[in-house]
Amino acid sequence: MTVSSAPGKVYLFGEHAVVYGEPAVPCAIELRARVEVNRRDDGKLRVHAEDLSLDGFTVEYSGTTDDRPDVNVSESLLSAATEYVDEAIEQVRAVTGEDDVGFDVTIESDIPLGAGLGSSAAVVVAAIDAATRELGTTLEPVELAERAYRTEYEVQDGQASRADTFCSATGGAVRVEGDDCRSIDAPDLPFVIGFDGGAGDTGQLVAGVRTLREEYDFAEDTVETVGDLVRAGEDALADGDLEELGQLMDFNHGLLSALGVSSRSLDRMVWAARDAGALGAKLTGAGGGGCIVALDPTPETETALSFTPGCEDAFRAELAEEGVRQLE
Ligand SMILES: Nc1ncnc2c1ncn2[C@@H]1O[C@H](COP(=O)(O)OP(=O)(O)O)[C@@H](O)[C@H]1O
Ligand SMILES: C[C@@](O)(CCOP(=O)(O)O)CC(=O)O
Ligand SMILES: [Mg+2]
Repeated sequence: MTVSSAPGKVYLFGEHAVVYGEPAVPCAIELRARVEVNRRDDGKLRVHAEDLSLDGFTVEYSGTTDDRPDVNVSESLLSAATEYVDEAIEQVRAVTGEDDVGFDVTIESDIPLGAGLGSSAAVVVAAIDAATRELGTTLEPVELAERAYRTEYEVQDGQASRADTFCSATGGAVRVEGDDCRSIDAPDLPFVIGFDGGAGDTGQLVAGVRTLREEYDFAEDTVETVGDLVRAGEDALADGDLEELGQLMDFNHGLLSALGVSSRSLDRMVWAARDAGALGAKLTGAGGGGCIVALDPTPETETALSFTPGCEDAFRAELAEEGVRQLE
């Protein structure tokens, strides 16, 4: 048995634009996914995932379409639920050369699914780390992050950045621009998260921005403007200027809205945070529904969000200094 955990993340700035080569700054947070794997010699993959919105289920299959598990949910829901883990195991087979190996995989996660806190990256990073170690191979963090990126790239139909997976693998605050991924210093960032209880489909939302960008120059310009904003944000980060960081988060949310990835409940939470005196607030991750992140050193934003209609959960998130963690 081998067990690893990896953290989720919030985007201080730069989601979506990072897919087109602009810089982004995600920060790992202390919400983790824990993945346990045991090798199987029959080549099958058995996934036990208690936190999936399918109400928790166990499936057993070999990964071919004619051997899908017998559970009473639609094929599309099932594939959305299982494809990140399936592809992570494909990456493990490729990197170890053990093409026919199977696994029992058990996933437990604190990270809400599809809500912009990087649950997919955390599950994929922890799964690849645990499964490779189970086979006697230890990947360096950079190679682990690369394999996890390839997993997201495949599942999201060739539209993914290295940001979530690198951040989850290494922890801390990171800066990602294309294939240049590095850890950066960050001041103490008082993150408050609001969660509307919903989810967005990352692949679809990324595809929507791509289409908009192909159709309208303004959308291409907006993506570039996000890049300019991130560069300004790096200076504010280096100076520890929380007020400017907050203001830039507000701008970033406006630009994401222009790209069509916000939602009524995300906007409502963003405004509730601003009205409560947050230094800034924006959606985090792919959008469509899910989470916002605000900066507020006082308790006001968390309290205001907890009384905001449509906000299901409000909580503070600490920066996770440690990325992937080997538990057993
Ligand atoms: N606890 C979990 N158990 C199994 N699969 C998970 C879990 N958390 C996330 N996943 C996988 O990640 C997908 C959600 O990823 P995504 O849409 O990128 O949202 P996000 O990364 O913002 O949470 C789920 O549909 C599922 O495939
Ligand atoms: C929209 C995007 O920039 C971030 C997606 O984050 P999440 O999966 O919603 O946590 C996509 C990507 O970088 O691969
Ligand atoms: Mg994701």
